[in-house]
Amino acid sequence: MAIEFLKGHGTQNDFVLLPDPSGRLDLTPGRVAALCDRQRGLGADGVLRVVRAEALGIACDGEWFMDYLNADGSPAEMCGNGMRVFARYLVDANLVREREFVVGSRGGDRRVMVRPDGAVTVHMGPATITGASVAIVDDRNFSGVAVNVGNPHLVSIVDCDVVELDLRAQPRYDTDFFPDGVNLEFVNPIGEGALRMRVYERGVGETRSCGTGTVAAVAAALHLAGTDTGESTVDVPGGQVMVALERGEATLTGPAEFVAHGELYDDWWAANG
Ligand SMILES: N[C@@H](CCC[C@H](N)C(=O)O)C(=O)O
Repeated sequence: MAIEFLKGHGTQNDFVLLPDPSGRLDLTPGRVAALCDRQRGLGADGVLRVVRAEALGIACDGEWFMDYLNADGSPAEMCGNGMRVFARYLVDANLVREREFVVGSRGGDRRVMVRPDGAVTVHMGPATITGASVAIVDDRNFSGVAVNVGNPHLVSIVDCDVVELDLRAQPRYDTDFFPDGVNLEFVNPIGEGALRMRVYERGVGETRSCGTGTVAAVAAALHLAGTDTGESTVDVPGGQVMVALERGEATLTGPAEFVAHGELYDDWWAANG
């Protein structure tokens, strides 16, 4: 049985997509990690399994469920960049009739709109401020705003240039505050309604973009300015996205690109079971 895959990215946060409408694939954490490995696999920050919600017995207002898994094989509630790529795939593959529809995720249903130029807007739901905590990079403490966007984030607006930070190793954080781990964003305001961000993702490491992270960054910046409504561009190493918040409800707009389409070798799949 040949296993189809696609490779795509959203602002260089890259994914392997596995079309699996009936939910038949035995997608173990080991296989996810092998697929995402940049030497022994295809290489990606995560896997997006394209599966019908019904096949997994999941209640959802839409037909399709984004089964998102981090590069280390762990599941996450939501992936903003992945949702854009997922939505564009459904449109390009004629798996949906309209360009605006609902996709399920572990974090809940998300309404998406695929624009004529291929960019996608995702209604991300509430960005909820959950408190304050600290991230530690190279023995430097960065206080931050905790934000839940379906998944957990800690956003630090930093005084130094984010480019200077060494994010090769996992920054430390308060594991009592974040018992399930956390995505860590480091942010510079670079103008009116404009942020620059780097991110260290839970289950992955530093990535070139994180959609939920950009939403958390804008929500935190607005919160510190005393509001939950506003919009901002967010520059990340892999490009730029646009985030808007209205009374804490967020939308994320940005590109979704495809790189390749192919088949995995059966022997490779079997050997990595
Ligand atoms: N890159 C994603 C977020 C993926 C999940 C995250 N690593 C987590 O474990 O919560 C995005 O674009 O939002």
